[in-house]
Amino acid sequence: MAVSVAPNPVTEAGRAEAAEYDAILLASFGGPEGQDDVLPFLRNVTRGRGIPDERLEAVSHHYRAFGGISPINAQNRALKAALEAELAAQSIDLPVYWGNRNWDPYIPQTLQDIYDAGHRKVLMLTTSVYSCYSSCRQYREDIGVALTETGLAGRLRVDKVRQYFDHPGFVAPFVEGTSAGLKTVREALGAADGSRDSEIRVLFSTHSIPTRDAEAAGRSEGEPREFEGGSAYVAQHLANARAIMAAVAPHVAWDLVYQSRSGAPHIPWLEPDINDHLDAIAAGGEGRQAVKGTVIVPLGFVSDHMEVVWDLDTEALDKCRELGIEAVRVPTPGVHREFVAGLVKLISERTVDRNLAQRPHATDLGPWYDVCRPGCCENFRGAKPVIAEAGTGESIVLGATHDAYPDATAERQGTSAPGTEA
Ligand SMILES: CC1=C(CCC(=O)O)c2cc3nc(cc4[nH]c(cc5[nH]c(cc1n2)c(C)c5CCC(=O)O)c(CCC(=O)O)c4C)C(CCC(=O)O)=C3C
Ligand SMILES: [Fe+2]
Repeated sequence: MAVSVAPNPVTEAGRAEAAEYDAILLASFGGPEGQDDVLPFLRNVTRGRGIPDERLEAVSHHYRAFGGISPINAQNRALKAALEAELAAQSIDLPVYWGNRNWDPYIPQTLQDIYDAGHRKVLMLTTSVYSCYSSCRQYREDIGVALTETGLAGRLRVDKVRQYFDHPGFVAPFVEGTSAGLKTVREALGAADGSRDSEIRVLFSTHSIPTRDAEAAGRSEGEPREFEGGSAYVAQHLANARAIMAAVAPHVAWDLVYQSRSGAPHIPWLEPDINDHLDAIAAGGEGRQAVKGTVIVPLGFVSDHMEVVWDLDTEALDKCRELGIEAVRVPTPGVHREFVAGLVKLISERTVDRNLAQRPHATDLGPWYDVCRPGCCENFRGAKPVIAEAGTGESIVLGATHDAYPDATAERQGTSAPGTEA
């Protein structure tokens, strides 16, 4: 593949010395584990977010069809175990705790458990990799609120691993899966030699979000940065898709599409929706051949949770069948060996090998920031305490001071030393 991983110069002695954090928090979305959990879970997710009842009703059916059980918690248990094994294999002595935003084990309880076990400095790793309110700031706020509500603010410090959309460990499994998926689709079209590639389209699918949230993603006061597609969220996906296609099949056409839209119909969300797009490409037009085969890449997600197994495997693949399109859905990173090893590298770049110049990144957009700039992924419903934000009174109150990051641009260029962040 086209992406490369920087060499790791760390010695065993260096590891022990540099360990500044004393626990890892694996933070995720959470999901229901039985029919009785479904509605309470959906109420947790949508609290104050104005999701129409019809949408909640529809989504509850997705969960009900799976016995009320989301696959996400089992996947996170497996990820936690894999992470522990890889940390041990690399002699990094940090316990891993797991906490969710929307279901048990809830983040506030996990923070309390971490504190009660005697830990004081936590590094959070989330199962969401791009920059937007839902996948970055909302996690930072949930920690801020939890620290406040548990009374742990100022006593327990929580920092956060950078958004890692273009870490080679996240990208590599998609390269592998897209390559395998393309082979399968070519064979299904009776053209293993690639002679019908002009009838194949690779669709990179991610979660739609409100356009307003997209535009606020990755922004900062004082650094108005222009992003391809109008936002960091879109630009990050485009950059990843391009890197994957460059490694797999540069001549095959591809598109970035969106799924799982919710919210009121009059509010603009990112488009096109994957199912609408399938209709359009099956019909051809605009000088393009009608599409007969597609490889669906769930680029926005780290595991095969409900948004993947329902919205893609059920709805989008049904749509392909209906349209006579040969289709394959590529696996998410899950517990892929390279993904897990990549997560440990993301931890070790904050603990034992803090060389900013060597941070791996598969696109020109990265490596992304450790600490968000003020105003990044603004919460339009009102300010909340946050962690991992440069220069906010709140983060200092919460024990996550970032004096070493007076401005994240300097940090990005390697002119301030993360080793001094405490
Ligand atoms: C960007 C993004 C990711 C990817 C990053 C990440 O992985 O975090 C993601 C992941 C997920 N979303 C999930 C589930 C849900 N998301 C919802 C609602 C929403 N998601 C949004 C965005 C995202 N969501 C948004 C802008 C809303 C609107 C309401 C709001 O602004 O909050 C709703 C409410 C009903 C509905 O609208 O569908 C549910 C049930 C699950 C769990 C799956 C399982 O159980 O296996 C996962 C991993
Ligand atoms: Fe979601």
